Amino acid sequence: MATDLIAEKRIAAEAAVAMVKDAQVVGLGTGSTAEFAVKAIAERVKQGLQIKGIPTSDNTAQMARQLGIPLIDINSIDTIDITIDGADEFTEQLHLIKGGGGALLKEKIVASKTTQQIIIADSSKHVAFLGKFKLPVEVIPFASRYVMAQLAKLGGDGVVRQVNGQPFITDEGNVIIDADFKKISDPVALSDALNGIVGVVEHGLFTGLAQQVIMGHEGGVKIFR
Ligand SMILES: O=C[C@H](O)[C@H](O)[C@H](O)COP(=O)(O)O
Repeated sequence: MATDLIAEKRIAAEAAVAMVKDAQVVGLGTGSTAEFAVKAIAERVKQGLQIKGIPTSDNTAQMARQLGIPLIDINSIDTIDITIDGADEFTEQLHLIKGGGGALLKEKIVASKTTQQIIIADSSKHVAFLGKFKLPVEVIPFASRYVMAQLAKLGGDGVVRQVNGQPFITDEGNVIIDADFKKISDPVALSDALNGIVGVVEHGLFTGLAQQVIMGHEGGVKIFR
C-alpha cells in the first residue's frame, strides 16, 4: 500500500483516539486502520488514561492484552461510550461496508451498543456509492449454497471466501460470502433484504450506525458527520 495511505490511516486513528476520555468504555475495532488506534490507545493508557476496552475480534483482543489495555466483558455493560473502527468503504451519508477482515459480526454488535461510533479511514475508502468492494456476508456454513442463490436474486454474485484453499472461518465459526453487487444505490433496502435471508448471521452493510468518519487527508483529517 502507498505510504501516504498508511500515513492517512495513522493520522485518522490518532485524531479519533484524542477524543477518548477517562473512565470510558471503548470499543476497539479490527483491521489495519483500527490497529493504529489500538496502539495509540495503549500509549495513552501507559500515560494514565483509565478506560476499559471491548475488542471486536479475537485478533484485536490479543493485541490489546499484549499492549496492556484493560478489557471488560461486553455482557457486563449496557452501552459502550465510544468505538473506533475502520471500514472498507464509506459514503458521505455515513453508510459503510465492513468485514474485509472477517470481523463484521462482533463489529456490528459493538457498533449497535455504542453511543459514539467513530470510523477512521484513508482517502481510498471514500466512495460515492458502496459496492466496488465486495460485500462480506457472514453465513452459517450449512446455508452457504442456499444464501448464495438468494444473494443472486438480489443481484449479488457471491463466492465463499477462501484462505490457502480452505474456507475462511470467522471467530464465531461461520463462513463469509463475498458478494459483488457492483453498485449499491439503496444500502438500507439491501440491508433489510439481507436481514431476511435465513442462514445469514450478519452482513457488512452498516447503515445508521456511524456518527462520524475521520478520513486522513493531505497531512490532516477531513471529518464527515
Ligand atoms: O473485518 C474487518 C473490518 O471491518 C475492518 O475494519 C475493515 O475491513 C477495514 O480494514 P482496514 O482498516 O485494514 O482496511
